[in-house]
Amino acid sequence: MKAFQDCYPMKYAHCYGCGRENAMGLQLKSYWNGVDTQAHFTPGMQYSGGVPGHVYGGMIASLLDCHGTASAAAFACRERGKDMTQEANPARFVTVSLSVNFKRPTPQGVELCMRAQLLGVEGRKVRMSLCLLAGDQVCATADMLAIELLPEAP
Ligand SMILES: CCCCCCCC(=O)SCCNC(=O)CCNC(=O)[C@H](O)C(C)(C)COP(=O)(O)OP(=O)(O)OC[C@H]1O[C@@H](n2cnc3c(N)ncnc32)[C@H](O)[C@@H]1OP(=O)(O)O
Repeated sequence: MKAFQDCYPMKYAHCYGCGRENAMGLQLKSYWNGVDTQAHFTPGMQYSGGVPGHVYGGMIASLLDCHGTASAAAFACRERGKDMTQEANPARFVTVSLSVNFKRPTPQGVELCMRAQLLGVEGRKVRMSLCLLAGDQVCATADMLAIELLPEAP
């Protein structure tokens, strides 16, 4: 299965969180999970928060952010009757609003799962509900609005 991020046009494939062209980045990969989407990632121990053993909040927001923008592109493509992973030049979305609710400490040393659910597509705008899980524990949830970049965007 091809990851959504592996379909990004080259010029948009340098994101620290999910760009395949960023060798120093996290290279997050997102996929379909039925009608929703998901990604998995195990942050290294250097991404600790104030207390060793807990992931810091910025990393949690990054994982949700990058999974969200990739999911926005996939959801928008699907709404238009297309499969993003089959598109030569799929739309690229950026985050304009991300509201994270940290529900409990996120443990280090375990694989985390990010999920996105589509709330609605309105023109270039995609609204989603996201969550981050460690095992079956929901550690964070988020509401996100992503906007499709125009073809002439830099
Ligand atoms: C370049 C690829 C990098 C991919 C990285 C992916 C992960 C990320 O971290 S993204 C980085 C963080 N996000 C950003 O930097 C985004 C910064 N913002 C921008 O670049 C621009 O505002 C952009 C491209 C989103 C929209 O600009 P533009 O194409 O001129 O559209 P614009 O006409 O202003 O707005 C389009 C619609 O979005 C809405 N909108 C724009 N910004 C916002 C906002 N901040 N909040 C809510 N709505 C907004 C507008 O109201 C408008 O709605 P409507 O169509 O109903 O009138």
